[in-house]
Amino acid sequence: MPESHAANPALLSVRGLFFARDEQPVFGPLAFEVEPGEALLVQGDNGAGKTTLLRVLAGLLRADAGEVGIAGSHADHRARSRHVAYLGHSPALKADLSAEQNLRFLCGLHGSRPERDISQSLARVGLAGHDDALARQLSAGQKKRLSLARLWLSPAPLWLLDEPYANLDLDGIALVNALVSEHLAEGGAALVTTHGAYAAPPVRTRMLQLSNPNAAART
Ligand SMILES: Nc1ncnc2c1ncn2[C@@H]1O[C@H](COP(=O)(O)OP(=O)(O)OP(=O)(O)O)[C@@H](O)[C@H]1O
Repeated sequence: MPESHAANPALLSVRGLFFARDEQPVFGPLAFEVEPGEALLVQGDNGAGKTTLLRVLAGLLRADAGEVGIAGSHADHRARSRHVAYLGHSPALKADLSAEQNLRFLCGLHGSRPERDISQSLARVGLAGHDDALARQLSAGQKKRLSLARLWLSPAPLWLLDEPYANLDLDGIALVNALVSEHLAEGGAALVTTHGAYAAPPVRTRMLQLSNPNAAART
């Protein structure tokens, strides 16, 4: 088990987090905590700021104000990337590398759990036998499954999942829920964005509702 799964009550703690674009507020100030074993479902309409929030928490965007603590300590950009696994809208895959090469590259970049290996991860997400398939030859759902394999290999205790159900069939939706449930049972935590109630992890879940006051004016 990764060391960060251990002691502290709140895996993620957010205080006064505020983000604006062109001086227009997108979200916040927000304050919430996510404990080990907990999933926070982030809901909101198109443009409400869900992706922006996850990108800020992943350290990919800088907030205008506020603090983010991970496992009890202030997390700067770099520290955050070690503790956090981010599954974005589009899969971060290299088109001309195989499924196996993509996972090897990502594990080299972000680390991996020593007790798990790449072929196990492909089997876990229903891609057994696809080791040598190039990423560009995979369907959208298969690409999402490959990203889920990466997640399963990740040592990060905090998962940030942006629309993890997109492009997945029913079996894939059940797979996401199973992976999240297992992760939480091991003391991890997850933030999951979704537009509605069509899918959600069947686990201890709280809700964070976002609404961007500028969204209507911009659409
Ligand atoms: N790269 C960008 N440059 C400028 N504005 C952006 C950019 N990305 C997002 N926005 C704006 O920021 C606001 C929040 O966008 P965000 O993608 O976080 O919303 P969301 O809740 O994830 O939406 P969706 O449900 O459609 O995925 C929107 O008004 C959007 O137009």
